[in-house]
Parts: sequence; C-alpha cells; structure tokens
Amino acid sequence: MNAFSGVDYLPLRPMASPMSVVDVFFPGFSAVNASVQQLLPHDVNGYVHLLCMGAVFVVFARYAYSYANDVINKYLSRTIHIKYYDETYEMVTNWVQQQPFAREAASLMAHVRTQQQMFCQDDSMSKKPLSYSPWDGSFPFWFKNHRLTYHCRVKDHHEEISISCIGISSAILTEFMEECRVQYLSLIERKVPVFQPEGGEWKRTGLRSARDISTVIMDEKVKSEVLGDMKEFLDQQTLAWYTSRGIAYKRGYLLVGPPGTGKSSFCLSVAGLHDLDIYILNLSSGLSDEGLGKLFSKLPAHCIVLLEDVDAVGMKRKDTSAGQKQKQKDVSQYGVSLSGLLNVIDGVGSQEGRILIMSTNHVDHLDEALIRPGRVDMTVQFKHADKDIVVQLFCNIFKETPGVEPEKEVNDVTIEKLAEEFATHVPVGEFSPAEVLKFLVKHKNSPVDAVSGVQEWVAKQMEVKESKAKLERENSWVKDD
Ligand SMILES: Nc1ncnc2c1ncn2[C@@H]1O[C@H](COP(=O)(O)OP(=O)(O)OP(=O)(O)O)[C@@H](O)[C@H]1O
Repeated sequence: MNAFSGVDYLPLRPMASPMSVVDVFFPGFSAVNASVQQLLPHDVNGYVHLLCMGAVFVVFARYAYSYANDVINKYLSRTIHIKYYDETYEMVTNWVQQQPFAREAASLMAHVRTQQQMFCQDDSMSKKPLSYSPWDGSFPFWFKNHRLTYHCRVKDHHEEISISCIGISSAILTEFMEECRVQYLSLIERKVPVFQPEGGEWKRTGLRSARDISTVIMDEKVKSEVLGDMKEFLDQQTLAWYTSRGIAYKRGYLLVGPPGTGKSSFCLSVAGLHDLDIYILNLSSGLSDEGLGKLFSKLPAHCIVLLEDVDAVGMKRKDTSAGQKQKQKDVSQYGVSLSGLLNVIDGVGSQEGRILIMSTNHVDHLDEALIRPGRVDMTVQFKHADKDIVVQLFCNIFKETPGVEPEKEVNDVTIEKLAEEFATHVPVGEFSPAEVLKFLVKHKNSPVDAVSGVQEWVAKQMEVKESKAKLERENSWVKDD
C-alpha cells in the first residue's frame, strides 16, 4: 500500500492547453494561462477578454491623444521660435533658468555658471556654482495663469527653442517675450553686451561691466574731443542732418597706439557711455570676404563695431614697380582682402548708424585707402605713460571711492602728493599704462609701499626691456644675413 493512500487529492485541471491566437501577440501566453488556471477559482479566459479590450483601448487612446495633439498643435496652438544666434535666445533662457520648473524637469542640462550669468544670482561668490535648464523635450509651465510649453531640442549642433500655448491668439506669448526682455534689460544694466562671430553669425559672447570713462587715462584734451564728436554723431538731430543732405550716417575712428595703452578699454567705455552694444571682429581669425560681408549686413542699426588690430593682417596693397598701387589686390595672407574690407566699410551694403572703430599698433602698416577721410573721420593717439598719465593712474588706484568706507592709510591730498613723487621715478614714455597699472595693483593696499618700491621696479623693468631689445636686434641681424 502506498504511504499516501487514504489521502484525498483535488483532481488536477488538464495542464495542456492548445495554442491560441493570443500567443501570436504574447508568446507563451497559453502555458502561463494553463498554470494560472490551476490556481484561480474562475476560468482565466474571462480575464483575457478584459485584458485584450484594455490593450485595444490603450492603443486607441494613444493614437487619439497623438492625433488630438497634432490637431491642437496645427490649428489650436501658437508657437514662438527662438533662434540660437538671436539675443532673444539669451532673454528666454535667462528667464527660464530662474524658474522652479527649470530644476524640476525630467530632463535637465547642468552647466557651471559662466561669468556673465553670475550677476543674476546670489551665490556669485561660491566656487563653480551650477545652473540647470530643461533639456531635450517639452516642458509645461504656468505664466500669468496660462499654460505655456517650453520646447527644447538640438538641431545642427545648436539648441533650438520655442514657446507654445494652446489657443488661437499669440498675445500671451508676446507678453511672455516682453517679460523676458524687460528682465534681461534689467540684468544687463551697466553692462556692455559683446558680440563676436560664431559659426558665421554674430553671437553674444560676453557681458562686460561698463567701465566709467574717467578710469581710462589718456590726454584729457584728446579724450574730450573724441567724446564730443561721438556725442554729436549720436544726437537725433545729426541723423536728420545727415539724411537731409544725403550723406551716409556713419562714423569711423582709428585708435592708434602701442599695446596696453587703453584702446580696447576706451571702446568698451564709450559703448557703456552711450548704451551701445559692441561687435568685435578680428580680421586675422580666418574670415573670408563673403563671411565679413555677411556679418556686416547683420549688424543692428546702432552699435559700435570694433575691428581689432587691423594691421595684423598685413593688408597694405602692393606697390608695382612703377610705384602704382595695384588696384583691388592685397597681400593679406588671411581670408579678408583689402577690397573686401573697404566694401563693407562703405560699400552699398554697409550698415548706417554704426560707429566703426579700428585699432592698430602700427598705423604705418595700413593702406591709405583704409584710413582716408570718410572711412576714418578721426584718429585718436594712445601713448605710453607720461608724467600726467602716471599721476592719474596712481590717483585712480589709491584715491577714495565715493560711497565706499575709506580704509586707506592716507587721505586724498596725501595721495596726490605721493602720486607726484611716484611719477618722478617713472621715466616718461617707457611704460604702457597697462604696465604701470600692474605694478600699482600689486601694491593696492599701500600707496606708500608703491612709492618706496617704484625705483627698484623701474630698474628691473628697464633691464628686461634692454635685454629684449638686444635679442630683437640680434634676430634682425640674423635675418638680414
Ligand atoms: N590708458 C589706460 N587707462 C586705464 N587703464 C588702462 C589704460 N591702458 C591700459 N589700461 C589697462 O591695461 C589693460 C590692457 O588695456 P587695453 O586692452 O585697453 O589696451 P590696448 O591698447 O587695447 O592693447 P592692445 O593693443 O594689445 O589690444 C586693461 O586692463 C586696462 O585696464
């Protein structure tokens, strides 16, 4: 007799189950079904029907949802697209980055905040502060009781963004853009937006603090002359005057001087003074004539264009043996030709209303055609520090700043006396303002130390300069040989 005899067992339901159509969609379903049937009190086929109906419903609902979305997007929604290269891009991304939804999005891009984003945050002093922005997807948010959606995706290596809303009016979107604009303008107050070429387009690459023009030390007479000229040019009446006489409304300045004498600082200061954006171009950056033309055609009506180190490309036209200029040819080893440059400066497509500033270390390397009146209306000389400039630099560093608690060891009258003493030890025309400033900043906490250390510093610098000059002379002899 079997050890188990006498025990009642429940009869097992049959294990084998024929293949069903459901197996086609859910492989193995019949086997699972058979097993489950043994455990459940009811026939599982009832659940299967329910499951199938559920699946059909889900598929249908998804289709209906995407169809409804398409219809809404096409006929019942409005969208504003923002180009990566346009300043609206900075306006919108700046606004978005400060919203709670930007941190709560499912997909985020993290960035170490750049210098230009610091000013809008409290934690600007912390090391490598982070910011987040929604990334690659659609992110709904509320704006003035309207549900807007921020879309972001990458196209052609650039972020492409758009803002959409449900409805047949774009009013809320333009209101949104206006808010971004106003917020952006308040953030860039006292800053100079700097634009530079990127991918053949202008891109805002920085925001520089607007430097007070009084901190750019130069000959006062020259400074007031050039500032007066710019002020007059930018006056509304001047525009009317130019227009009524059919003269192209634009002005060109040439800043000439050795490195570190304040040419770039002057440009940034005047941009801040007149609340103008600055567009900086370096002609030795491999730009072609076509690219240059395209960039000039995209300049806004009022701005400053700074052509830096315009001599660096060696664009002087060749002299023929007869001494004649070989028209429209140049010796530029880079992409931009002289004719290309002249064309954008005053050709048919050149932008009106702009101030063109060219800076150079070597005016004698420039072709006369480039600096003739009409192209260059005023030449401004920047020079190595003379006694007056050294005194001003000293006072600028050590005099009390209005509104700032004085921590200095001496008052302003004593500073002026120390400045005079300091200047007597600096040889005239030997050092650039940048060099003098470097020394003064090193002693920024003690004007007395600056005065007591200046003679030793001058002696050392003169030694360095002499050995450099000697080396250059030797090199030029080797070349001549
Ligand atoms: N005249 C000046 N007044 C005040 N600061 C100056 C002056 N010249 C130079 N500096 C200081 O020196 C630094 C370099 O100056 P800047 O770039 O303006 O010189 P630059 O003439 O444009 O030189 P480069 O020809 O090499 O471009 C800046 O930080 C600036 O603050």
